[in-house]
Amino acid sequence: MPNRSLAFDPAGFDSFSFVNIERTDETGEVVFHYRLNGPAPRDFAERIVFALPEDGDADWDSAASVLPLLGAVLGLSYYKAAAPPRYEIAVDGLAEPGVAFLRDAIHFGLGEFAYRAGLPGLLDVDITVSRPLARVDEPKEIAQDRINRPLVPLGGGKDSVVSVESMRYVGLDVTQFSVNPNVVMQRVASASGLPFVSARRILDPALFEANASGALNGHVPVTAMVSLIAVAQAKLLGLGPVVMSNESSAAEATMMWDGVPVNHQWSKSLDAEVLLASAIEAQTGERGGYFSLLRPFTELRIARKFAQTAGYDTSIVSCNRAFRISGAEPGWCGECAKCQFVFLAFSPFMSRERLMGIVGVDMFDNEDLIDGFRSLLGLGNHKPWECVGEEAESTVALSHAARSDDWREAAVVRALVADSPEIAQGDADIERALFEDRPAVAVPPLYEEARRALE
Ligand SMILES: CC(=O)N[C@H]1[C@@H](OP(=O)(O)OP(=O)(O)OC[C@H]2O[C@@H](n3ccc(=O)[nH]c3=O)[C@H](O)[C@@H]2O)O[C@H](CO)[C@@H](O)[C@@H]1O[C@H](C)C(=O)N[C@@H](C)C(=O)N[C@@H](CCC(=O)O)C(=O)O
Ligand SMILES: Nc1ncnc2c1ncn2[C@@H]1O[C@H](COP(=O)(O)OP(=O)(O)OP(=O)(O)O)[C@@H](O)[C@H]1O
Repeated sequence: MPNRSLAFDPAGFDSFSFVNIERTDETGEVVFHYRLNGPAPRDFAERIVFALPEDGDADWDSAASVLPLLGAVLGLSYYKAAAPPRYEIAVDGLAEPGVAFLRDAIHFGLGEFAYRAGLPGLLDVDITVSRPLARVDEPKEIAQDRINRPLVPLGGGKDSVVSVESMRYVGLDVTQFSVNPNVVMQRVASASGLPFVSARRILDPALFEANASGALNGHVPVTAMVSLIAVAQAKLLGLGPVVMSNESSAAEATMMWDGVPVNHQWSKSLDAEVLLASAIEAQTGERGGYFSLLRPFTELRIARKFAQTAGYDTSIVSCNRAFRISGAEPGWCGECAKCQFVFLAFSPFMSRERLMGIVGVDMFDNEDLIDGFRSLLGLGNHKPWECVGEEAESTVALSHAARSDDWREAAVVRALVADSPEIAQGDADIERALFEDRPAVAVPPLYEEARRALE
């Protein structure tokens, strides 16, 4: 490996290739190979190890249909190291809607990366497909014996718990699923007592070496990656739809960049869901295999639903710092933007005692966090680069805190009300709108019933 220790010059590459897929059916391992092309090319490989069914009857034919799309999207972690102007697909079997999804995943899903890495604008990449595209036939409806057996990705936080409990309530046969589960995800999965399977994702260590020696780095549309791993996993196990817990609020841009929205959570947005569902449909030939149960809801409405659940308070962790690959301390840090937002979102629906029991510290009483809370309300430059709700939601939640005996004297609440006294009045119309249904993809009847649970 002579080139590994050399400095990494992003300008030294003119294109990126998704080269091939290697599968070992007996172990469930799939390896995706990539190359950054230039005078000194760099090779990368990412490994996914899927769970195999206990009866040994893995449906590789179905799962294999998703792998070209999965590999194309996983490739973005390596593509971004140099972000060259061309992305070549050199594997068989990607269908045109998958190419369309990839184009948007680069343009919008790498939007935060482009902005923060100092690139001149959102990426418009030339995607070339040097192998035959898959034919797209009229899709079939998902088979009746699988439709009520969803695979439900668990992120360890509140949202997927709401989905799991809503689906359990209407009698759906839920299997929980995590990619690289840490102790939090395992704890949440066992709190529900429902079956749980997991897949391992191993990024190429060469990427971390490249990062350390000059590669471009930044955020990737990770929910799309997790989603596609889940879809391949569901196929392998003969399960039904992959049901995500992505909320309506995820569509709000983090900031505008020269008039263009840049969204940290792009791959959780409705736009991404629609495009990805259509790409999955084209790959698998099956309709309805991927949707988000929580799409009609804002974060505040989901927080209110979570407050109706019992038995998860000491299991969930929504803080993203708990999910670093290096295995950071798996708890609530109690200071980042995500912790701040979830604290805010829970506060109208829980007693102070219950909220303190979940997060562990009183974030409203920490003066160091005043500016952070300001940004959530849209009173700073822009929302944080994090998975937080809409500015209107934060404002409504804070207006509740300003009127509550538990919180009105807390340092953060007092400071924000001093900045904007109207917050203390609240706004009934804005608040009502946050609890009305938002646009969502239609789902089968039992799932629609699940959407109505926990209210
Ligand atoms: C845990 C976390 O928030 N990580 C973000 C952080 O990465 P960091 O370097 O601090 O740690 P690692 O996550 O361990 O990553 C190490 C390096 O690995 C590369 N990498 C990692 C995952 C991947 O899929 N591709 C990769 O290339 C990368 O070079 C890392 O440096 O900062 C990064 C830069 O801003 C973020 O991209 C990391 O975010 C993770 C990909 C991640 O899993 N984040 C989720 C918690 C997250 O943000 N979820 C959003 C959904 C966003 C979406 O559109 O899908 C949400 O929950 O709303
Ligand atoms: N490692 C993972 N494995 C499987 N699914 C995941 C993983 N990380 C995130 N997800 C899923 O991706 C989607 C977005 O994640 P998100 O972090 O918003 O949800 P969450 O963890 O359920 O709730 P919270 O917003 O409280 O963190 C959810 O459907 C979540 O279950």
